[in-house]
Amino acid sequence: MTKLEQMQAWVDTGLIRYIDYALVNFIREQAQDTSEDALLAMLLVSHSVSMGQVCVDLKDTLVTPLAIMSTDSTDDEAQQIARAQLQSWIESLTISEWLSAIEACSAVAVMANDFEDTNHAAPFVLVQQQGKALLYLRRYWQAEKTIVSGIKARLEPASRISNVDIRNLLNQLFGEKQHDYEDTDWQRIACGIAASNHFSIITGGPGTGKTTTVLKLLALLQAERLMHQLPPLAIRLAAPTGKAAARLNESIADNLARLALPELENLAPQALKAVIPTQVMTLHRLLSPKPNSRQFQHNKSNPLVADIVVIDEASMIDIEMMANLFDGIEPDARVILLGDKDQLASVEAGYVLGDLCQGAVDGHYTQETADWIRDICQQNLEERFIDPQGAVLNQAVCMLRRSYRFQDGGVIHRLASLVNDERDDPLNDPKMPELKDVFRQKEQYENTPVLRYLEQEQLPTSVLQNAFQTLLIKGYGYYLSVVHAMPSTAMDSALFDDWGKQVLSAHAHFQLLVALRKGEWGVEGMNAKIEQMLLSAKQLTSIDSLWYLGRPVMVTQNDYSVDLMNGDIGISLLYPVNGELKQRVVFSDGKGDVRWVLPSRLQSVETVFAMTVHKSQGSEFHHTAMLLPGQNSPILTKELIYTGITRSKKHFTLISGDADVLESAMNRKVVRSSGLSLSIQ
Ligand SMILES: Nc1ncnc2c1ncn2[C@@H]1O[C@H](COP(=O)(O)OP(=O)(O)OP(=O)(O)O)[C@@H](O)[C@H]1O
Repeated sequence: MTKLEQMQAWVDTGLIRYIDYALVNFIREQAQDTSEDALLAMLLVSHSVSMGQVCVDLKDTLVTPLAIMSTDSTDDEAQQIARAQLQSWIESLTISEWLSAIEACSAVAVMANDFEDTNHAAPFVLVQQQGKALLYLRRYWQAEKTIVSGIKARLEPASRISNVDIRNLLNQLFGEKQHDYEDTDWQRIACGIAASNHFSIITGGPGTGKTTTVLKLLALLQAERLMHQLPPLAIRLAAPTGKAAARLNESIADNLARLALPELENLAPQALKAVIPTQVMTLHRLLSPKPNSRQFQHNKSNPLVADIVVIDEASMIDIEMMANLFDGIEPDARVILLGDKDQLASVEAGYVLGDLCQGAVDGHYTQETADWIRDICQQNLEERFIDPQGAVLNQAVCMLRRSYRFQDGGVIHRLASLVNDERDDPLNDPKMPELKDVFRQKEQYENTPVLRYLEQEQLPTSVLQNAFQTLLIKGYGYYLSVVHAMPSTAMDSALFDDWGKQVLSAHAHFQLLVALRKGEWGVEGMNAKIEQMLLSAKQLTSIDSLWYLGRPVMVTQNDYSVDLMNGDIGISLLYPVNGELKQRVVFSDGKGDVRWVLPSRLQSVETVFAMTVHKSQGSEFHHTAMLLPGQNSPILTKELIYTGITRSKKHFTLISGDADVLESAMNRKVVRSSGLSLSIQ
């Protein structure tokens, strides 16, 4: 069997996708000089994109050959053999031989001298810098390059607000008090850093004040303009999904209304608030998609007119969308990214926020920045945040460290921090005992424990007998009781609108999150089980038709024709049309009202009794329950568990099939290769 035939056989075992093999085969036909070892590297690059990778780190691959092949583990014998074949092939290579084979191939552009592109037509790009050897599909390399140059250009000193103005305005916004080390006011530092840079990142966990800080920052920037008799800045706010945009819409309006702004430079607080926008749109909409294409109206030749672009939930943005953003705005538009760097990476390729925030925990501020922070932000930094070698990028990143959402941090916050914690020696310092300890805390909200931990070795059948089932029936029973309280008159659509609103609000009370898509522990298996269970418990009256009364659905792809975005949730109900009740799906219109959509117009939706943790990003629920499967999977990472926990507003329940699975998931980190942080030094 030739090596190429071997690759083809790997497709049949499910180890790689057909498209990975087809690409390699195509390259072999087009560039006949390509050696088998080079083809292997290309195969890995193509496959790794489906694993969310932007590129393959060739040296790392030689050390851990199967790390980028981490699909769901399988007992399938043929696939085990395929894995072993792949492993021994990679292990037979040395880095110098492999690089020579790749460099010799005309399908690869070898980047030298600061990214001088020597072979524009080549579909693959090899970058060697700082001891790394990274192989990319050109498309992702190009996207990374756009982001790097967009950020670098903004980090160069340009005409900015004067330090005197920043200091004065910070003093007015945050008070004159000089704080000591213990209560370093990171919000104030973040505001100062973002005011003085054209690119900045404010990262932090839930409730650490990202929105509050950015509002103060916008007030500062607008005050500076108005006090110099300049027109106010054009500010645009966006988030990656409809759901995240709707949530930010609410939180911005709410925070702005409550924000106690002082009189800045004799400008009345109301006058300042009037020039801070509250409308948040999706990033797609901001850049205006071209119909039936992946491209946008706003691009290099037609950039969006805005002085400041603020993007929330930036952890969800993949590498191509981030590149579209930098391509679609004016070169001198200020960019501010907000997000939680510890959340799961985007579903599509890339881990942009995580990459850019690699130094955030330890600060890595140079002495010059620390002096600036002391002088301008009136804050002293502890020694441990200072690094004489700190990269330029680090000087523009600020991490907020204290949660104001939960009182005294609260047990949900403590749990999330424990999961996030990185242990040097996880074997001798396991997290499980501490995790159980946090769950033993008796914190209550609304007379119910805030945290619950259920062990669930086997999944429930349709018999209602265990705590997990009781949890689901109670959780979903709440909104279903509202569904069953349908208005009795079919004439009054206003009554139905109210009903729809109540159903949607009750539905946001409880959500089950799962880690996997497939299998009985995944979305597909759980949705079917929960439907059956709710039917047996008489919470659902029927599940015979697709659009049964009360079916919760999630939109899985942006659909501009019905103005619904990926992640939007609707409930199948009835609505009066010409005096007759018709099947309709109710959605929030994002402005406090509801819209009723014909089921037949919904192209991409799925039942959402169970939702993947990935899809839950950007949403929050009063009570979030997270089910972890009974067997290990590389998909289970600490980022996934952290993201699940932090979706909870008031209550969190963890249902775990196996304590060992949970322990190993808490110690597994998402690893994605990229050259982003290497390139912005
Ligand atoms: N310095 C502060 N002092 C007191 N309360 C604060 C402070 N900063 C923020 N808060 C309050 O904490 C809550 C959370 O703040 P905010 O919404 O700004 O956080 P966030 O990081 O944007 O949250 P999310 O994770 O939801 O995006 C709000 O009620 C806000 O008013």
